[in-house]
Amino acid sequence: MKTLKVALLGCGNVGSQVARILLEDAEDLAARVGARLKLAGIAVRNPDAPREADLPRELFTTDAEALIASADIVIELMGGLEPAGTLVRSAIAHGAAVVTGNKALLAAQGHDLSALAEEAGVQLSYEAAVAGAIPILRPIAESLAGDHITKVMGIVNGTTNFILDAMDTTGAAFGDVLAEAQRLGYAEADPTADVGGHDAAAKAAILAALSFHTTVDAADVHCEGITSITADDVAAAQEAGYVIKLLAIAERLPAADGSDGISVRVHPTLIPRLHPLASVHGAFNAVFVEAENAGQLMFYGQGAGGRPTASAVLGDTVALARRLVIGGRGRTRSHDVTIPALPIAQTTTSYYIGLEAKDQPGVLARIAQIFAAHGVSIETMRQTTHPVADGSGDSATLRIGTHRGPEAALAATVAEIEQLDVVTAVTSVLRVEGN
Ligand SMILES: NC(=O)c1ccc[n+]([C@@H]2O[C@H](COP(=O)([O-])OP(=O)(O)OC[C@H]3O[C@@H](n4cnc5c(N)ncnc54)[C@H](O)[C@@H]3O)[C@@H](O)[C@H]2O)c1
Ligand SMILES: N[C@@H](CCO)C(=O)O
Ligand code: NA
Repeated sequence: MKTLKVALLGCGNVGSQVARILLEDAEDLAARVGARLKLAGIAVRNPDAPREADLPRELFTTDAEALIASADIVIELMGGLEPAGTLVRSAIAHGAAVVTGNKALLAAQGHDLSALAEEAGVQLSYEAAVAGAIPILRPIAESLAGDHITKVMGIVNGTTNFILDAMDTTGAAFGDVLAEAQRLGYAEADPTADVGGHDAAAKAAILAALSFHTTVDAADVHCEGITSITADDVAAAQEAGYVIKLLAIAERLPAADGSDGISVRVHPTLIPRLHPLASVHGAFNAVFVEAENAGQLMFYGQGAGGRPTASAVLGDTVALARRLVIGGRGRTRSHDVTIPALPIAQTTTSYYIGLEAKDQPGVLARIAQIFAAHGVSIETMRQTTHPVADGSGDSATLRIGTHRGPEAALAATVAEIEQLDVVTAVTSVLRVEGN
């Protein structure tokens, strides 16, 4: 039986589990691939550092380049842009197939790396980079290759889903739940990339590029995080039959001139409590896909963690290795069209707006006039009144849901309502999906 040499770069949470599985399951993997996968070495910064898994000391090296030079398959699990980017390029130049879970690298340089791999005739796979263990990139790139994907909506960050879910089930405030997420080890000590939406935005760029066979620059992803979501927003969403989720959304839309465009965005979103994505709790991930012929599909599972993520890395490794056994050059990318990314103002969505207004005759009419002037249609309206603390009269809390409309018109409506002297505050503006 042929032997394929595997070089592993990085031996942290994920890398140590990948090494363990390659060693423990060597017989099964060989049977599935039709060749032995020999772990040739593991490049790390400190070969003597303690590891999660019990791995032979002689596998460790600090010389990543030497390891890559003799490898058939390189698995990059260091993370970060450098030296990971240089090492992946080096692996491609040596003709090695590459597996990576590095979403930051792919979001920043995925187009270049795919082009390099295509030129060199080598395979590049990164299932672990989006939604961890969940098979989502291969289904999009292969199982749905004969269909047209129209929209993808994903819960692709476990930390933020854990926080929003806990706020929804306990009524707790954002800050308290974030502290709990850090205590449980879900959120990083510096949770900015998670709660700011940037981790989800990197994954949204990867999902959009594969779904629409185009290139998506990370800078084209509109990104809003969850730091401003309050316990009041969550309670208001519940009352109206919604739950708030941080969604990564990629959809194909007509641009202003009638041509095709794509909208790629990450923002807190209200979804109906009966929508399949509403039932994704804790740190779990899920991706909801709509395709012209397949209709609606949902993929659910663990989006992070050493073992779950290693499962995706091994899946890629077996698939690449099988192709190496068969031989021949495969098509490694399908980024064959350029579809412009639309600015957020050109997307279509609906808004759920919370505001405080004076409880006086004509107030509702003035607000409604502004909606009408911008061509925005109101779908639902709820009003409750309560006395103002200083005894100056009553205040009305209004919750207004709109029909779908152009984002620019919705934003202009809110901006004008904020200026009304009878409106004390616009307390929340959230987009709605899945209606
Ligand atoms: N942990 C997860 O749940 C998860 C999920 C999906 C994707 N990923 C991705 O997988 C990759 C690895 O994640 P992780 O959680 O295992 O990270 P980690 O920080 O636990 O491990 C990184 C490893 O790379 C090594 N390393 C870093 N820089 C190095 C250098 N210059 N030279 C040699 N070794 C170096 C570190 O020593 C460490 O062994 C990242 O790209 C991450 O985004 C992780
Ligand atoms: N920080 C990420 C890890 C997986 O990419 C999350 O919370 O989902
Ligand atoms: Na995945």
